[in-house]
Amino acid sequence: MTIVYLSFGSNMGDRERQINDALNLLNTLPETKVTKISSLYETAPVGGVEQDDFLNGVVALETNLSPIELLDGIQSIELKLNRVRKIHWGPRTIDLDIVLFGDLVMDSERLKVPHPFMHERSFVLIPLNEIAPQAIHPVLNKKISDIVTLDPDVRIYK
Ligand SMILES: Nc1ncnc2c1ncn2[C@@H]1O[C@H](COP(=O)(O)OP(=O)(O)OP(=O)(O)O)[C@@H](O)[C@H]1O
Ligand SMILES: Nc1nc2c(c(=O)[nH]1)N=C(CO)CN2
Repeated sequence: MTIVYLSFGSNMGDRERQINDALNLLNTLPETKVTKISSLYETAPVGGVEQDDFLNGVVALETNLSPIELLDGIQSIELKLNRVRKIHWGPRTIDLDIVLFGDLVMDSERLKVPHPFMHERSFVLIPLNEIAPQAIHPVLNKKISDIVTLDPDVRIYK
């Protein structure tokens, strides 16, 4: 059983409903259960594309799936929810990313873990710190609580 943290985000359509649907579908993946869910945060878009604000958050899972099986699972959920994403780093109905997979470090074409930008994205670090301040970033070898910084662009929504 591995403890995994996933980040989720939405900035198109009914953001809350799409996030709820995605979280419910995570519990239907084989040998996987959601154990913690952060608050929802409203966040200003990062990355230069002009677009609406996101709702972001992080969930903890316990799973017996392999990293690639879990990636297949989250991509099937994105497809099931008719994920729409027109441009790279642009607006999307739902986005699920694997942030940490136990203490695994992996860098393949399809899957990079820890997520390569997580340590510089406060829309990931702030919700992750809410549910798992003690989790370790296995490349930086630092606790999340020692990496996270305040960011006025990441505000509790619900
Ligand atoms: N840790 C990871 N979690 C999810 N997808 C990943 C990960 N590492 C690599 N990928 C790959 O990234 C590809 C593109 O994913 P996606 O469309 O969600 O990117 P993005 O959300 O636009 O950008 P970003 O990865 O910076 O959040 C996926 O098809 C997947 O194979
Ligand atoms: N605030 C915020 N900005 C983003 C996000 C996101 O989820 N939240 N996702 C991106 C591409 O993955 C690009 N920019």
